Amino acid sequence: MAVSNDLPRLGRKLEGVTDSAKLAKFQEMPVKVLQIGEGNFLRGFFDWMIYESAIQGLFTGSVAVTQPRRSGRHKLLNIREQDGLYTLLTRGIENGAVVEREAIIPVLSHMIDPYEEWNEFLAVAEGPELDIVVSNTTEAGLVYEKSEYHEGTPVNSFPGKLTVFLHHRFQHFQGDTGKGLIHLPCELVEGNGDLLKSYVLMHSEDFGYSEEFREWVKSSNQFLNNLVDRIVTGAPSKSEIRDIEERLGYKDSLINSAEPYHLWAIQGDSSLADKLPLAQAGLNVHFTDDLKPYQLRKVRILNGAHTLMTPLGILQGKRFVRETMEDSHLGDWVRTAVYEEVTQALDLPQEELHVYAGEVFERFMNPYIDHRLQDIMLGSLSKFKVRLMPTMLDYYRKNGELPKRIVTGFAALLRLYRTVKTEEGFMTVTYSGESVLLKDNEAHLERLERHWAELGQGKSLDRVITQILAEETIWGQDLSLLPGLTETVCELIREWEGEEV
Ligand SMILES: NC(=O)c1ccc[n+]([C@@H]2O[C@H](COP(=O)([O-])OP(=O)(O)OC[C@H]3O[C@@H](n4cnc5c(N)ncnc54)[C@H](O)[C@@H]3O)[C@@H](O)[C@H]2O)c1
Ligand SMILES: O=P(O)(O)OC[C@@H](O)[C@@H](O)[C@H](O)[C@H](O)CO
Repeated sequence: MAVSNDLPRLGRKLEGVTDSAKLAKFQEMPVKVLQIGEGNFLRGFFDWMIYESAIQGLFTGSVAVTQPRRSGRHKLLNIREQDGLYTLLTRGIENGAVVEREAIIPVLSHMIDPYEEWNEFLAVAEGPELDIVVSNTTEAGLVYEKSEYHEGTPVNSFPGKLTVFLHHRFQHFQGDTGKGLIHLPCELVEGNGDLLKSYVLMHSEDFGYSEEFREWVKSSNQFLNNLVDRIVTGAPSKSEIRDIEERLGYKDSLINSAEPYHLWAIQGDSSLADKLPLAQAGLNVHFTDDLKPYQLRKVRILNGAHTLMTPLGILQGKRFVRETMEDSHLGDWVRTAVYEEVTQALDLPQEELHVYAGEVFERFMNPYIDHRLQDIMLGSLSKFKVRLMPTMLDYYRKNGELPKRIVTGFAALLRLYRTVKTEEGFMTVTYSGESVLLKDNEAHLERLERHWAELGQGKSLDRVITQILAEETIWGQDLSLLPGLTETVCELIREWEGEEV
């Protein structure tokens, strides 16, 4: 039997595998989308949606993809080497039935590295058929960094790059009001569209652009708040990939995995569907004037449960979401936390929330998706702040007591972040003795390291935890003022660590 290493790499002219003429049909369509982000999520969500509507003849455009950071170059090169093609495995349970689909997604037609090909990047703005800008640069990318623009030199931040891009389009089409774009920033941040618009306007001041340009940005462009939901986990595990590649008959360094479930809620009216005919293609895409319920439900329940299970799971040596949910103790603990604490803290119809939570737990048990806790752990401090802390505070306000399980998850997070700085970065040690690298805001990690170090220098655990909870730069407020929180966190940590702390 041939081994994977002997297999050819996916590309447009892979005989017996790809139908080059058929794929070319998609890639030769005019560029209608600028995609800022080469990561797994957009390729497993947005590009797949574009493909689904393109094969039905509803969408007649292709996508120019560009990476938001210098470090994304490697993946962009891979995309280029594979002629823009990659395989998407969609696997899971849908309406009670097992779904296992695979497709080569052929919608990426131009791959542009803005750091090396700044002029090519700006040239996309001249496209008469360009309609849409989609992005996913994580929460860390949707930020305003005051900067200058020097003609010909790429701006570092994603909103900064977009501002120059829009200005180029504005100039090229001489302010034509019909040439504005629809912006869909998919970063999981509330008010993502509004934020992006405000950052573009701020950069336009930084770069000395005219008032006329700002007016065009405001009145001819649409920046749409939106919420995405689909679990996309990248390449399957190493143990699985060899068999998959044997079956496919090629190697694919961009292979991606997604669950069947998908939801895109977009704040805007359905007239946008002409430019983005996704719902017409049978996709679960909704235009709504109120995103709030979608947002709250998803971020607090789905992302909240992920963020809750991760520190305890990792401390106890678990690796994946499903494995954690299958653990009789941890799994029940997560479910009860959601049913009795997370939903309870929300002022939304409880029955609907419980139905949604049930669906989420089913998705977590997807036998085909290995969702790594260490991936979810990335940036846990800000995730706790956005995804779980509001539950803790709302529950306290409503009930006059702390939600036991959320607080336990928080105590586990603080214990997991008992870190020491090494040459490799900020490390922690789990209860199963494993050393784990913490990937988070450096300044926050420095502060936590300083506080935890004081425990060995004679400070009591209560004092250390009080100081950590009082870190307003991390939590946005002084959590040590929340009655009972310090005591409960300390009790839990003592229970886990023994009385020596
Ligand atoms: N993977 C999922 O299941 C899923 C589902 C919904 C939402 N999301 C959102 O997608 C993001 C993760 O994306 P992914 O799963 O594609 O991961 P990924 O690592 O494959 O891609 C992350 C992308 O963000 C860019 N990026 C990272 N840090 C950045 C920074 N500081 N500035 C600019 N760009 C930056 C990377 O270059 C890359 O393009 C998360 O923020 C998450 O909220 C993911
Ligand atoms: O992607 P992150 O790192 O922001 O969060 C981890 C998961 O909670 C997230 O990816 C969910 O799986 C996703 O939001 C589902 O739509």
